[in-house]
Amino acid sequence: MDGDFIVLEDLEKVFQVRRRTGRLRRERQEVRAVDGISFNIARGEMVGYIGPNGAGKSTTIKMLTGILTPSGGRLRVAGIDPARERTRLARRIGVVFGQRTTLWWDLPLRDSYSLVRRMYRIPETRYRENLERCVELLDLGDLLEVPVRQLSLGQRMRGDITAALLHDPDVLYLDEPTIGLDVVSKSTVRRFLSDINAAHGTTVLLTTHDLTDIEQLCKRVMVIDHGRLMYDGALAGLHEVGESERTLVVDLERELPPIEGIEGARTVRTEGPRQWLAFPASASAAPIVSRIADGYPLVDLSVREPDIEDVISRMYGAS
Ligand SMILES: Nc1ncnc2c1ncn2[C@@H]1O[C@H](COP(=O)(O)OP(=O)(O)OP(=O)(O)O)[C@@H](O)[C@H]1O
Repeated sequence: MDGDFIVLEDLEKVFQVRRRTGRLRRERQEVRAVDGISFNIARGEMVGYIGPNGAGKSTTIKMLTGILTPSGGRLRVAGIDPARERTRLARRIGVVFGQRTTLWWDLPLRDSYSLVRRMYRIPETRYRENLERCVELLDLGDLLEVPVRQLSLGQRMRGDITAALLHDPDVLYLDEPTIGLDVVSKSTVRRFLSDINAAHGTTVLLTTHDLTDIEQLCKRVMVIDHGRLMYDGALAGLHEVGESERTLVVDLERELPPIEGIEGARTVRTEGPRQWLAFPASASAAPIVSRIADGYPLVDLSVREPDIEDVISRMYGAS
């Protein structure tokens, strides 16, 4: 049963919209936001759910939480039909939307959490333990008395993640949890999520535009576009399908002609002493770096990951 913790069979969501087709004319149209998606997620898995804007990711998550009722197909989360038993499901799931907060804007974080405790009827000891753990791991100690409206985006996100976990959910849905965060907050959030997943076996489904989230957190990634599942497997496999590339940014001691003759990499841009070399995302950067270091006066370097849109568009190009 554990392999079937979340089950989607031919899931559909169709919206009826009225579109303006002339100055006074409006026509009814169907938007197939989710167009027959099937997958299973095992208990304890951490899965990335990615796709371009408008692909149907949020609509899927809204059906998984019971906010939206499917137009067709079958859906079960922990054996529960989300739309029919939304309240029962709420005890089993936690939801974090990166773009908006579920906290009370004018209340200090601590008061928001007390309200969550009452809403979910969380026993006092469990509440205290969970809050302490989140406060420590997410570094919220100094922020508990601060009203949510005064928090930075990164602080608010850490506050939201805590609120979603106080009732010990088995499943956590995260919609763009690192969007707009600085590098330090991003890495705190990522470390925390992987700790929670390892320590409690929390099943995590995560949508993101940041491939590093997927790389660091998810063994499995699903790509959707136009409401359909286009890929389901390892991130490395996605890079292979899409033949996507990473970029090595090298700073040399001085301006030089484009670097040549490095096997497996090609120079795609130069600007003063800085040069950019593209190489296959599935390859290791190490041999390329050592060849450059052997032949050129290297001062500094960094590796840039391809972005999700780039990987996906290459994937379509390859299919
Ligand atoms: N309530 C609604 N009424 C009508 N159309 C909708 C509604 N919600 C979503 N859609 C449409 O369904 C499609 C999928 O939207 P959805 O928000 O699920 O995409 P997404 O993958 O989450 O995109 P993004 O990354 O931009 O959030 C889009 O064409 C969108 O315009």
